[in-house]
Amino acid sequence: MTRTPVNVTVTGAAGQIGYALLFRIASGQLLGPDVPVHLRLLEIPQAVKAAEGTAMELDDAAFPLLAGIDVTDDLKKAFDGTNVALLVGARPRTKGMERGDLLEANGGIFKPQGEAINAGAADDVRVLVVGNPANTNALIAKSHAPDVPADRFTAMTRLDHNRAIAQLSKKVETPVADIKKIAIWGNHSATQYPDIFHAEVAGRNAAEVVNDEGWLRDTFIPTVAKRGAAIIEARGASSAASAASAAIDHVHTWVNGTAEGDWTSMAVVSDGSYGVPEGLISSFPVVCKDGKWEIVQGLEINDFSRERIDASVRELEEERDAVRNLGLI
Ligand SMILES: NC(=O)c1ccc[n+]([C@@H]2O[C@H](COP(=O)([O-])OP(=O)(O)OC[C@H]3O[C@@H](n4cnc5c(N)ncnc54)[C@H](O)[C@@H]3O)[C@@H](O)[C@H]2O)c1
Ligand SMILES: O=C(O)C[C@H](O)C(=O)O
Repeated sequence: MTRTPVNVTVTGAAGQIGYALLFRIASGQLLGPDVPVHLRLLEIPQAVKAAEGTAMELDDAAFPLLAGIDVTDDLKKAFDGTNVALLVGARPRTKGMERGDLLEANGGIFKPQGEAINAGAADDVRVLVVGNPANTNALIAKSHAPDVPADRFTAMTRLDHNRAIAQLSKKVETPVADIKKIAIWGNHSATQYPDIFHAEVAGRNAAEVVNDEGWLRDTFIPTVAKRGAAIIEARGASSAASAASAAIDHVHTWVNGTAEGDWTSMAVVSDGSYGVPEGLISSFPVVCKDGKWEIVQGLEINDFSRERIDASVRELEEERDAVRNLGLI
């Protein structure tokens, strides 16, 4: 191991996603097979012991790329010098909780984490917010990190992107590897818009191959957008291994680039592209190169897509206004 280890912070490390995620990071799947990692596991005090148990198991796996593990409930220790921050831990919605209560509770988590990243993270820090409501939590964290370039704060819609590929693959009976240029627009919520109008199935336009607007409207879009709820219904717990896998994909693609002739979906700070108000953290099709993302430009948006993108963006504006009214941004 010759390279300096990359510091990777994972919050909510004792949770379900954390358990699926940490072993894949330690095995080299996040950054690559030749990149050693030093893990920082952040938890709330009552879950530190459980995170220490996970750290013991990570030791026991004897991963050659794992250079060290710290377990802490201290934000400074978790984020000082961090290069990659995966913000997974969040306050889940519990019975009787309104959306505003959820936003406020999460503001209490993502504001101090944004401040700690601002104060101590490495200059090249990249942040992925997984904890829900992911887009708005990312907006809160970004708002409290004025010294970190805004393009370093992203939220996860890669799970939705992967779900859309899987559903389309089944419909057209074509392997997932032959499906390119799916796009997720808007919020990681039931209003998101999975778009196949620019997608390709083995080089052919996906919407033309499908040629079934009824399926698109009544099956594909709701299946992808409500998949999280369907998993909760079936498993009795929210998606964990698939979410961890998508988090690995998100950071790996960001750092190592999108494949030639393809793009991915990431929730990133809007520059006003496609009429999405500047500053919102909204999902777009992006290409990644040299460790940076760029929103794919020049796509023609038909009326069907426009209506759905606008609806999801409206929801993001409402969330932004709610956290603004709570003084969180
Ligand atoms: N963006 C996506 O695609 C996506 C997909 C699946 C799940 N999620 C979200 O990811 C989050 C985590 O899911 P999970 O299944 O791992 O939940 P979980 O409840 O199993 O684990 C969450 C962990 O976060 C910890 N935590 C809470 N507050 C914290 C804080 N301030 N600092 C550090 N840790 C803290 C908890 O102690 C817990 O161990 C949830 O918000 C879930 O809705 C997002
Ligand atoms: O939908 C949820 O609440 C969980 C998660 O965000 C998911 O998409 O699986």
